[in-house]
Amino acid sequence: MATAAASTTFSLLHSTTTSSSSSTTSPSRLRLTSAFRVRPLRGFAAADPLLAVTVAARVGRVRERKGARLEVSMAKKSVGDLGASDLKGKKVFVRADLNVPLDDNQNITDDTRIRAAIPTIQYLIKNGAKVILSSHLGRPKGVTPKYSLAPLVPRLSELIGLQVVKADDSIGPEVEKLVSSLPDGGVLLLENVRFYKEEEKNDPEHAKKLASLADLFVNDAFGTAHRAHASTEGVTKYLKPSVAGFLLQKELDYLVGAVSSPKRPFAAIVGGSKVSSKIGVIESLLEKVDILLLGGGMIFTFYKAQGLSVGSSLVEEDKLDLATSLLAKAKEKGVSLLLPSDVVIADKFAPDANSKVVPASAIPDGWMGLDIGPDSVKSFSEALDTTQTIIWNGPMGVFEFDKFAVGTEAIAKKLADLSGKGVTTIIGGGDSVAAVEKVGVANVMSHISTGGGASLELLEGKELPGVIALDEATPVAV
Ligand SMILES: Nc1ncnc2c1ncn2[C@@H]1O[C@H](COP(=O)(O)OP(=O)(O)O)[C@@H](O)[C@H]1O
Ligand SMILES: O=C(OP(=O)(O)O)[C@H](O)COP(=O)(O)O
Repeated sequence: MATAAASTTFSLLHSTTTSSSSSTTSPSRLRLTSAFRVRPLRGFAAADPLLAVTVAARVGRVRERKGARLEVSMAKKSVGDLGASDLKGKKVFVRADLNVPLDDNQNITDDTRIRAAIPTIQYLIKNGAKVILSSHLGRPKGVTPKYSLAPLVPRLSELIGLQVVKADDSIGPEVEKLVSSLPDGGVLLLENVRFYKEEEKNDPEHAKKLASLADLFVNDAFGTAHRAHASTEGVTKYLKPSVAGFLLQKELDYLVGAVSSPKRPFAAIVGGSKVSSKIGVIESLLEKVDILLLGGGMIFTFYKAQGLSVGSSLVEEDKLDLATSLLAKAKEKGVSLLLPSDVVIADKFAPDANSKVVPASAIPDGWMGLDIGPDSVKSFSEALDTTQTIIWNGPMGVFEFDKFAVGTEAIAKKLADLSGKGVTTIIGGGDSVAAVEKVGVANVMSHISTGGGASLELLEGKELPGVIALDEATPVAV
């Protein structure tokens, strides 16, 4: 039943002979020299072997083999490795990332993440499994009705092609009752797993309760793979097998390949509002990219660090020193780091706010920056014209308000245009993807990733706990 081709594997050939037979080597002990060549097994270009190895070694294991061959493997068992004999009648706990944007009336404004979860769910249904589907939505503190998964049920049912049953909780007797009445091929959607604080704490007792609902685990939540939470990492300790879903696999296949061997010049565009989690990523990005463009809520911390006044814009006060050192590091590394030269400011955070364009150095008190200005769009576009690979995470402004969507839309159109000219364009993150969908150019991008933070962490070469915890695939012969 096992299909080795479903796994993501790098093969390394060493120029000198190694003696041992099939012993496992710690990634940190692997000596990387120019003598290594990376032979990609599954369509990976490998112009940057060192990075390819670093990424692979951090995600998986390194095996030393007889005959001068080293295999670096991030091969995880896949749901495609399981067939009807493994799945029929089995209760399968599926963690997806259904964290979709909702408007004030609880309408889904972009269903990309739901659509992306469907292939795994349908595969399980087809093979007679009972699907127990779980996800988070937003960042609730305790039970918060506006973060219920209930608004997702109609679209989910429509896309799957059968009526999804919704539980009001993610654990407990009521949920157990619903699980026991679930037919083979049925789907039960649990309530937002983050209604329990134990979820994000990765509390083992809580993970055990979630796991007790099922026989095996499929993680398809790429967007949350960088979080070690009870429903992503904790449950793997109690459910065997724990395998990767098709989306998780597809994302890793594409992103590891793209970031290990980017066609250069390589640019990253980072924006959005999750400043504290993304500003740290910039340090590692400076090691990898040739050009770094910053937009969104991120920029005001940099302006303030340079002594500019930022009015009431979003600022992370405790990251000012970091911003200063990042600017210095960019210079030292020869990375072209561009901050917007002008911004669109608003007198309140609302769609009907008064707005004007000002130079970045002239934000008055009481006003806040909610988009990048036209000069910035021009200079960003010129910089992007020189590139061959672009990864974009985080909108340039508050694109949900039409008045402040211009910068984001212009960058989305620019990337679409460059994509048509052969530039590799990778868009990551729930809101960034929603912005690209809104402009109607998602289908021309090289890759739409369902994970913003997750794709950036992968690019950094960090371990993704939700991936690491999954079962290893049967090693592939090299
Ligand atoms: N200047 C800004 N001030 C406040 N919020 C902003 C600003 N620019 C962008 N945002 C907000 O950032 C959010 C997306 O951020 P984030 O979650 O980091 O992106 P993604 O989901 O693509 O990873 C959007 O809701 C957008 O309104
Ligand atoms: O939207 C998400 O991440 P992203 O905004 O980095 O793409 C994921 O659902 C993870 O959410 P989290 O950052 O609240 O853990």
